[in-house]
Amino acid sequence: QQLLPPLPPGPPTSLFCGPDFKGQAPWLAYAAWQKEYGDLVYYSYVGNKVLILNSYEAFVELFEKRGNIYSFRARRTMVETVLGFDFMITTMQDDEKWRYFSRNGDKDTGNYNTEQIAHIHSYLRRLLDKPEDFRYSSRRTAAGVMLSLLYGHDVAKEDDHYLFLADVSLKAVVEAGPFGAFMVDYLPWLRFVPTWFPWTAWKRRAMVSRRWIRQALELPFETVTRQLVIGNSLVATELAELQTTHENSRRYTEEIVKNTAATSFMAGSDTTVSLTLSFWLVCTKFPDVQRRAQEEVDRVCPDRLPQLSDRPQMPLIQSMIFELLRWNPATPVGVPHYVRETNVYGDYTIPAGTTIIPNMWIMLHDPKVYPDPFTFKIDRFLGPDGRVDESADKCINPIPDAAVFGVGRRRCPGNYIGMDFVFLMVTNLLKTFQVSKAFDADGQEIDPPAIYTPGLGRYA
Ligand code: HEM
Repeated sequence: QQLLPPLPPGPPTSLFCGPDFKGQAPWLAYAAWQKEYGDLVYYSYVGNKVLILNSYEAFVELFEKRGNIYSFRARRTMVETVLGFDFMITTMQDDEKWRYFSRNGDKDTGNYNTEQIAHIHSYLRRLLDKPEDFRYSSRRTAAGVMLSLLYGHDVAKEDDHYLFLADVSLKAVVEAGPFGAFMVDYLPWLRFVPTWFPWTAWKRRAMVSRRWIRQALELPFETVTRQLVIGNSLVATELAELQTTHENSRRYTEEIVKNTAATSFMAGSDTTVSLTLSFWLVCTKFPDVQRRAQEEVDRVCPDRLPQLSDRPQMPLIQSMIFELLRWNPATPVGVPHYVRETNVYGDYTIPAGTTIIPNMWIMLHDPKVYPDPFTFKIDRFLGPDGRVDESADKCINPIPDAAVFGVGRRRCPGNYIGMDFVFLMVTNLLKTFQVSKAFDADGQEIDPPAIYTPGLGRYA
């Protein structure tokens, strides 16, 4: 023990005071701490050990190469116990159950592009009728694809209950997502404080969300099991298939399908909405980016709407999508991991039981890797031959993949579905709409600021 190197440095904390974020979003506070303490920033607060990874090398080394001890999940009391998201694959430990779930969740989802295209086409029609509703329509489309793919549910034109459930659940998870957003993450016993107690508005609100979150898990699933028409939804097909392979454990198989579907729904809708809204912002702020992207789409699809098979002919669009992922990432901090064994990295000891938070934002804005990191460069990822340069050993402007979707065992299993959706969304929008700046009362163009909501999933 005595021979172990020291803990990494980090901001001071006391019994009554956690680390000082100075009112900033967590990823910006972590970036500021990097200047003061270095790539690995460690603090301990009321018995919780937390390590921030501000370096890509450390992130890959720990999450990928040492994945056997770093692929667990930190206990997040607010999200899991208070709000009741303990059914999500994202919150499971790296154990036999998780492996079973992720194996099934990672299956080929069949022809999901047909669903995506159908929903995107109705999105274009809705935009034509009500362009001012573009935010709501974007959310509706992303959630609608998942609802229809997973449960065979067609979203109603107005006031769809499932959509409402999705919205409430996602709002709750986004707000509570960053570790430590609520004090109960640090002091788990606070979850037992009764709701009549002073200063428990957070818990009263959480109890209301919890009821809706339960419904979001149960209701669409019950509807499918009642109707059970095989073939019209992934859930129905999976249930039928699993029942033949695991005849004796109906409850277990149902739980697997139900939880996998709800996780995919929640993890899959929000991230893609964030990227779609970033795209709207980019088109409005940078007309030249929109023009160049439109030129490519028009060249490949002069008289029809774009399809997925057009992707290889659209390198500039591919590069633009990578830049969207990098410029204002949907998940600026990753889902926290947890290390079960004490180990040494570089000059420091990382103790067992530490929650590890990767700061994806800083990895994607490192000026040594992405020169001029705050500028949106549509062709950042193109090589001299005009194609996307995907070489793995590229040091300048490498494809932002690991720092967006994660590495190792807990890497995002939905990245292909997500990337397909975003490609279809942006190319279809570029083909049919022209986004321009609004005018103020004096007839001057308004340049929209790049302001994003705080929280885990961010929106422009
Ligand atoms: C394109 C947008 C997306 C982004 C940027 C994104 C990003 C991420 C990130 C950063 C993680 C955490 C990785 C880690 O813990 O190391 C994750 C996990 C996950 N994502 Fe995604 N994701 C996206 C789309 C999707 C979609 C469309 C689905 C489902 C269809 C999905 C399902 C999941 C699941 C189930 C996990 C948890 C994996 C586990 O804990 O084992 N994601 N995602």
